[in-house]
Amino acid sequence: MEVSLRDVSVRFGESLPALDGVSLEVASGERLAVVGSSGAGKSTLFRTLTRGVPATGEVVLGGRDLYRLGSRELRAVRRRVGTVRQGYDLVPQLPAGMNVALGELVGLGPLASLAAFFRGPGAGISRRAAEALGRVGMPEKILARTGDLSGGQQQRVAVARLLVQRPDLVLADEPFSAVDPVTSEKVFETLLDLNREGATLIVNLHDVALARRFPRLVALKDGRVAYDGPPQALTESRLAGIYSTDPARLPANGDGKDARTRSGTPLPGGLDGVASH
Ligand SMILES: Nc1ncnc2c1ncn2[C@@H]1O[C@H](COP(=O)(O)OP(=O)(O)OP(=O)(O)O)[C@@H](O)[C@H]1O
Repeated sequence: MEVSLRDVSVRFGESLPALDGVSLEVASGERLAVVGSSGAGKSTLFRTLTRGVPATGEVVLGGRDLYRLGSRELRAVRRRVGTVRQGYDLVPQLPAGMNVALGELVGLGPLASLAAFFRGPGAGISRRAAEALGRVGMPEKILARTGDLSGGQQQRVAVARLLVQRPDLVLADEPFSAVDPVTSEKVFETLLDLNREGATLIVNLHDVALARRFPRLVALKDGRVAYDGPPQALTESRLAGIYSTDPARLPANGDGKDARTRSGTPLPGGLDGVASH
């Protein structure tokens, strides 16, 4: 699914804009990493891609302008978008396998969901859900209550759900932040598989070394696109400029560290040898 942002701005109250005239063209099947210091606007950018936050400008997914769609059309587009965000999107009370099975229902309205749930995954934890959990390395957790799983395990449940949902656009916000190196490789391979099968993949990363393994890097600084291109052309001095953010913009709940001082998950081996688009 192609993604096109045209002059997109987001402002929370009277503060400086979280996004300030962002324009971006992403081809169908492309994969890219978004980097930038804390408060640069990465999560806000992701939220515009599901219309999760009020914005001005145009956010066009698969030819549809998200912010001008009625609720039914919006749901249809959202069904084609899969997200991995820590602490969001999963129902903690349900068994992990059921959350994965619910991937088939993403974006359906409440009544359609209910009907489909009893026709499909609700009749039992589907075989596809079991397979998907196997692929992310936790088949034994199928009946575990999702809320009792660790943060990293929940991220893997969200990734397994993508395998069932088969979205055309995958938005992964820090998908490796809470997983060990071996798991991180599995998660990464799974995201790459979805990309190889045709899904556009946009990953938000604090780990610049990992982001450099993507064929395209987009760096945000103070809500604007400060770099958009191949990793080779992003020199250390440009990178240093990108990470020198005005402290006034740091999120109130942020830890004040920039990406270079965070301890990132070691690089999964999965990216090596993957051909660029
Ligand atoms: N719901 C909100 N209400 C008010 N301000 C917000 C809200 N969400 C984000 N912001 C502000 O918008 C700016 C961009 O935040 P955003 O979360 O997009 O940054 P980020 O690059 O994802 O940061 P991090 O890497 O720390 O997650 C920050 O100044 C932040 O404080």
